[in-house]
Amino acid sequence: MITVNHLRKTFQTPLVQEGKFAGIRTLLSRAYKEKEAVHDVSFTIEPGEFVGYIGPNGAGKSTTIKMLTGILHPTSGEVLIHGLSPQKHRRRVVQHLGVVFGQRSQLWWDLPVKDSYEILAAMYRVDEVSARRRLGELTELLDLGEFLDTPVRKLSLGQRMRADLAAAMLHDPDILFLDEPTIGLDVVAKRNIRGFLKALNQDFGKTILLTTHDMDDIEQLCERVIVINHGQIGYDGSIAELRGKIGLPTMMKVTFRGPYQVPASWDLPFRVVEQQADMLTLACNRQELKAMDVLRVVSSWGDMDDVHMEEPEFEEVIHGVYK
Ligand SMILES: Nc1ncnc2c1ncn2[C@@H]1O[C@H](COP(=O)(O)OP(=O)(O)OP(=O)(O)O)[C@@H](O)[C@H]1O
Repeated sequence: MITVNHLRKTFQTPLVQEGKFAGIRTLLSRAYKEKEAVHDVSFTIEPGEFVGYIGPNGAGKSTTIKMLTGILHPTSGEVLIHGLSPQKHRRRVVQHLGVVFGQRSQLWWDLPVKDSYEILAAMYRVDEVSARRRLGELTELLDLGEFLDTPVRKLSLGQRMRADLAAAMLHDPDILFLDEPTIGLDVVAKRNIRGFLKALNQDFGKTILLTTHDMDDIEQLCERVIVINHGQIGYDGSIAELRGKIGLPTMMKVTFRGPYQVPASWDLPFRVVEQQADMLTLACNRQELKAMDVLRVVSSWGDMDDVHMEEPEFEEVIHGVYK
């Protein structure tokens, strides 16, 4: 279980001096300005959950993940991974954690991929037999076979990301923190990575916290999403609820077999957006109203032929929270 209690992180950066010799005076000056990157963040993640941690640029996502993994120390508040602080019990906690920073590889650039795995296995104290078995499984799952002997710097981005995921899983952690694991990948590579992550969560019960700007990643993989903005949590709950909360309407396009008549008023809270010869476009909030109830009303306006529903794009929903 992951518990985050009133977590804060404030960075101090030197105040940039202006005028003559500004660079040197900035270096010598003791004036600092503070930036509160994470401001009172709390949440709990249960074993086996797949949670999206999203927010606009500079929201505080990476800073949170760095505190979750023990790389950064919180200014105040605490993180507990299975009841242990990653800062105080780093050695024990890292055995539970697999971490991927999509922008930066944890593999050794000039070494063949499999040499990096040997080093990592030793660092995590995975015995030789388990490491070999594990690498065999991961090679199959992530299709690593063709580039195990290739130096990391020669891998394509898609191969590098697969290699990094395998590196994070080598010691068989039960929790994965993924920061932009699909960044820059093409459609096929993204699909492969998503498939792998889904399997890790559903078949192997791994707990996953995923940070990404790709809303398709979130929609396809996560049940729950935590939205952070300006260092504070703006939403924590299911994607379905989020759609309802933001109140973006579902559009319903109803086609009629012949002429139809829209009355001056009706009892339910839905709107007529557009009227065409044989088609009517309606907008309703599905949290408030069932489609069946809307259609029951509309069926008295003419002879209905077909109905087409368009849910609001998840991207639009998220922009509603970022605002
Ligand atoms: N080491 C640092 N020193 C000073 N400020 C920092 C440091 N690291 C992050 N920040 C600032 O803290 C804020 C949050 O940064 P963070 O990297 O956590 O955002 P993010 O949500 O991961 O953004 P992105 O989506 O762009 O990666 C930003 O304003 C950033 O400039």
